[in-house]
Amino acid sequence: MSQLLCSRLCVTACSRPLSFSSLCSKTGGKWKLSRWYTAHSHTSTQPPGNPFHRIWNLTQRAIHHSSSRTSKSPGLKFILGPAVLTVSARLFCRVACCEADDNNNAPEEVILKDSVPDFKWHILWEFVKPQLFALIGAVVLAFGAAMLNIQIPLMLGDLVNVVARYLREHSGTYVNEIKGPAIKLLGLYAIQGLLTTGYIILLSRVGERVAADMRKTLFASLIRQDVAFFDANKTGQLVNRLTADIQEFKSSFKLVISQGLRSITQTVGCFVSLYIISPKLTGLTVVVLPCLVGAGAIIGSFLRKLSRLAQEQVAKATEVADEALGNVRTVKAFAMEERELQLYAHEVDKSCEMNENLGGGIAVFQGLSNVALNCIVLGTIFAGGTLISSDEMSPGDLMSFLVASQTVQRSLASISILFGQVVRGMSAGARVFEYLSLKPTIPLSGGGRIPFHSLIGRVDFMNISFSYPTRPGHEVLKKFSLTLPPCKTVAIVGESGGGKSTVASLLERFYDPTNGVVMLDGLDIRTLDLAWLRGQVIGFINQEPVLFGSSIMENIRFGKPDATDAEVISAAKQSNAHRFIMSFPDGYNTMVGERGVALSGGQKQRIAIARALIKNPSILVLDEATSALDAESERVVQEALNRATRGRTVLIIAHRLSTIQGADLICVMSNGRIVEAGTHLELLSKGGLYSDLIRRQRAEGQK
Ligand SMILES: Nc1ncnc2c1ncn2[C@@H]1O[C@H](COP(=O)(O)OP(=O)(O)OP(=O)(O)O)[C@@H](O)[C@H]1O
Repeated sequence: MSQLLCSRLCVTACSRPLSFSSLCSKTGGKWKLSRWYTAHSHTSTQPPGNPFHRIWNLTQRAIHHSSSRTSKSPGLKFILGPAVLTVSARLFCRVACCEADDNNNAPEEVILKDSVPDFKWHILWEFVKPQLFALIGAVVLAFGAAMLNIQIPLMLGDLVNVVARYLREHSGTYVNEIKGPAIKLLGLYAIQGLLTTGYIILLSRVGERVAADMRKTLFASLIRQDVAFFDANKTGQLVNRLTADIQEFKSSFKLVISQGLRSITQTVGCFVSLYIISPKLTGLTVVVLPCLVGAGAIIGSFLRKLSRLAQEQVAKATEVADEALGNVRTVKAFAMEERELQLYAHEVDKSCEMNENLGGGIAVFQGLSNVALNCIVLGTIFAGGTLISSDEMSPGDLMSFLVASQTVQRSLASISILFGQVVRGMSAGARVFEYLSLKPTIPLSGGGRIPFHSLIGRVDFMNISFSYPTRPGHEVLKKFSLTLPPCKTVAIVGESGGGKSTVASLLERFYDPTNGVVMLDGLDIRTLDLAWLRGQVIGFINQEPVLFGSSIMENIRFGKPDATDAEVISAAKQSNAHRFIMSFPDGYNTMVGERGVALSGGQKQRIAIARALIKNPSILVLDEATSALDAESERVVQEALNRATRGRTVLIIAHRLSTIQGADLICVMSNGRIVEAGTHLELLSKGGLYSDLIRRQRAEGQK
């Protein structure tokens, strides 16, 4: 809407001077603006509507009035009219920018609600350092452009004075008189254009490179954090750091350097110019301008709050849609499409209402700004006219004053907007830096050793106590001890939530025990190289294997990035996957879809087994690897698993007791402890918890 207004205004600004010329005739000497205004300000002939039009017409008629009385200066019509229009058009644009700013920045303000860590300058310096030359170049060019901007109003004034003098004295030809200052001004515009282009190019290069480096470093830092970190932080929030926060920081960074520097230089410079042109008028401006800018900032911050709430509501609606679309199979399985639709519609309606309120607020703000800002132009012309009439000022000076005061006004307004942007940018940067300086409690590499001897594959859990970092008060394992003898299969069974998967997580070193130690071949696994341990020693297959959205070949190769095609095919054969893979038209190049949706559960599981086997691990952990499969898939997968477990130390966590009856040792876990252990037959003969579990499962199977 406001952009539309701006464009309309610009069109008007271009077309007005033509009609303006017909109203003016020659003028010379002094302007009688103030007297004229006093006489005409109450006339009913002013057109209704936009205050800009009123100022426009008053200005036109003032000049007409003045010119008709002194009848000497048609040149002024070319200068003052467009100048007033340009100034007003800029004001409209600025309001429009405020609106855009409110809307664009609000989503990131949602993030602002989180606790904001300290901004670490030394981290910023690390990113800026490689771009220092380009940055200094951008600053110098931006400063140069700002300095020229201070010069331009003065030169415009000179131009007006030259024209006025020519009209008064008629000495020489008009073109000769005006040529010099006009060419100077043109040159200044050209240089300013070049400087602006230069600093924007350099700045955008610096901004993009800093942002790209930050993204890469942040992603590297996140991906290296341990599992506990991901338990405590939502993925969406982390992705937000990579996207929205860095984007926000980049925009602020660029804005502060370009606009901040420019606005401060221009404000100071133009104020000096204003004072030199007319101390009296400057005094008036000093009183009025800050009041208006302050009021604008207060209303602006209220609107930003409204905008933030509206954006929060939009985010809520998006969350609903995201969840529904992300879990579309579950939604369809429960025929919940209508309910999801209603939920989404409800949230969207709320956001629509809030955005309408925001639109109303912006409209009122724009209306008030227009009136206030145009009043300043009018006031300046009014007061300036008085000074001209008393010979204290020339028309050119008034022109210079008008343009310079608008530059100050624009600069002050952008400083106030900039302040909010700086706060948002620094908060966003601080949140990004917070994650950059995080050190994982279990570092993936560095310091850990890799044993020289070939592994025997014995694992000892010794007196382990453990609580998850996100639930420190809840002890999941209590003085838990267990030995996995080399090349033997040990199964853990027991009640749900008893801590079975936690044992596997400790072996993978996703977490470190609170007390006790996990040993591999007699070595504390905390002293071993983690990348080696996970990458080469332990193979892990769980209930819901997650595949990446690439080809089958790439998914199997994920287990060993340097594996040859022959190794991939061999691993697929061992895991009973080769035959079904070859039945696809694209064979190993078949794409598996997002998270492997284009494959059946059994197929995914066999790819996951191949992925684990390709690294030829000494220890294999199967966490309920077949519990999600139907009987036929389970048979094929089980066959693959039986082959895979040969000659390896195996830890099986199982729900279906039928799959672990051949294990060398079966441990029954309850409440974080092993309460029974033995072979299948030994445990059956004991008639304890295990035989209870077997009985219950058989009974369920017969139902
Ligand atoms: N990441 C986690 N953060 C906090 N608590 C957790 C986490 N994972 C599991 N727990 C808790 O630890 C306890 C043991 O969970 P675990 O998954 O080891 O049990 P389980 O015996 O494997 O259960 P199931 O047979 O149902 O898979 C449970 O109370 C569970 O709520």
